[in-house]
Amino acid sequence: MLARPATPAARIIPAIDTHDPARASALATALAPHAGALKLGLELFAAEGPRAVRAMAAVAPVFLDLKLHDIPNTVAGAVRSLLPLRPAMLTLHGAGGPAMVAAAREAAEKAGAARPILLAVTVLTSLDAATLAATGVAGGPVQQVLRLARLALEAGADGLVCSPQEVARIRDAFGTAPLLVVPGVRPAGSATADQARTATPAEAVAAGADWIVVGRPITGAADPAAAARAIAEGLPA
Ligand SMILES: O=C(O)c1cc(=O)[nH]c(=O)n1[C@@H]1O[C@H](COP(=O)(O)O)[C@@H](O)[C@H]1O
Repeated sequence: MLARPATPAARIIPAIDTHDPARASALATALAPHAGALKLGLELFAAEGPRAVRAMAAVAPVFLDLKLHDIPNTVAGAVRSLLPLRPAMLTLHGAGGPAMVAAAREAAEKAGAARPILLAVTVLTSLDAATLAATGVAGGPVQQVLRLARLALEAGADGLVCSPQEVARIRDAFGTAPLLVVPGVRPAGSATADQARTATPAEAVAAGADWIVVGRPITGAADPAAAARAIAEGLPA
């Protein structure tokens, strides 16, 4: 399994969100030296499928973010189908419930020591308290994140995806063991765009994030590698 990051740069996971394999390849090559892993998500996977994962895995560990969310049998089958691509990290929605997480873990075990880190997505960082309440979840994002975190960790998830605003509460409740991968990260002055629960890279790491996921503030910069380096320089050692 991918080790916890040992340097500030290794904490950074750029999100390579594009449908264009040539652009993905250029970004991957430019950013791999300044990152701990590269995130390949639904946009590129929908356009290019497994070959995009193989291409990215040739330059860096791949965080394959497909946010699996289905009945346990289907999710277990999807995990089995993804294992030959050797992702370093894989996401599933914690809201799928503990049986789904347990089925994913059992399927992932087939890869032995090379199995991906399984991350349960808690409450999407694009949801604010009012929108979450409108979906029928009472009590606010922190309570829901903690509720889903407990279920997922007890069912076999290695870690969680959450916003920077819940990281400290998760560390208080569950200690240092869960791997925490944190999107919704915005360097000071960056546009929040569709992200609702945000903080700066340094705030996320100071609160206890292991990795931070940063997409547009890096990929939208004139010099993405320089943007990634600047973020690393601002992180606590
Ligand atoms: O699982 C994720 O990585 C994820 C979970 C979440 O709650 N919020 C979230 O933004 N992400 C991903 O993190 C990346 C954030 O991208 P930027 O908003 O451009 O920094 C995107 O690729 C999202 O798919």
